[in-house]
Amino acid sequence: MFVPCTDWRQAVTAISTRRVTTDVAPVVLEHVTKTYGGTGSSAATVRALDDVTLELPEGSFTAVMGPSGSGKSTLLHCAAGLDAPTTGRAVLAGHDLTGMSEDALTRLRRDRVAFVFQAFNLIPTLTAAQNVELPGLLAGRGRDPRSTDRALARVGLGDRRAHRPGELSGGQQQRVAIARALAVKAAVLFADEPTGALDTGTAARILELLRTAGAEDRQTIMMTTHDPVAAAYADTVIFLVDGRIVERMTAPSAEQVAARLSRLPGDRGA
Ligand SMILES: Nc1ncnc2c1ncn2[C@@H]1O[C@H](COP(=O)(O)OP(=O)(O)OP(=O)(O)O)[C@@H](O)[C@H]1O
Repeated sequence: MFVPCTDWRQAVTAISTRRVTTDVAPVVLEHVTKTYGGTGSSAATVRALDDVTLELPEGSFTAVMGPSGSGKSTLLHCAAGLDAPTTGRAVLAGHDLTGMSEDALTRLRRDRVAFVFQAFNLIPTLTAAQNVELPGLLAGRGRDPRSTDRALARVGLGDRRAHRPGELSGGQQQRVAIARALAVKAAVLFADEPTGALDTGTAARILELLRTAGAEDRQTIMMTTHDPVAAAYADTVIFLVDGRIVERMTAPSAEQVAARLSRLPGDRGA
């Protein structure tokens, strides 16, 4: 691809971030395989992902389900550039991740991607507002108090901006993490078991916020979960078995998801 550049820094950035095109889906995996181990003579190889191809359109909300060890987290990590496929290709927010330098990957994740994890991942010494502002500061965009306030208000924590994570409940901490994702205006939001540590009512509120981020902010959401009720908030559910996509369901109910899950090989009803 020819990229016209005015100086070498721009040229290096353009090449190292490998922008594919603006009209590809925000998350693309093509024939992705991920294996672990197997280097020594007796070491067993684990095939965590086996020829996975998928494309998540802008503004879509996709849940990834499957038995324990089926490859859900590995799939999310490969799509998010936290882990590199052994073979195949991952494209994130229009950027081909293949062979991308660690620096370029860090910039891409910082600028275009947000993460919501089961363990919240907030900085304990910073207030809720400072946690929300942090990605913008790290990206050199400076402080944007209005956007921070708006994001905290959207998750119902406008009156908790000065509280530190230790002074907030688990559900409130997860809402701060979502406010941070909203403030970043990320193209893609990756959520790894975001409601795993929350009670049912709090989980419902978090899932509703995620759904709104997809529908109103056009954020593309990829979420792993073990919970059929959580998966039913998504517009598509992908089922993995032994690292392979075995089924996709569109707009399923929690009952349909649970029924399908119980018929998957290797499912222990978890
Ligand atoms: N760093 C690693 N080194 C070796 N094997 C790994 C590593 N990470 C994952 N695996 C293996 O890859 C497979 C898929 O793991 P993964 O964590 O993606 O599954 P999962 O579906 O998210 O599981 P769970 O629901 O239990 O969290 C498993 O067999 C796991 O043991």
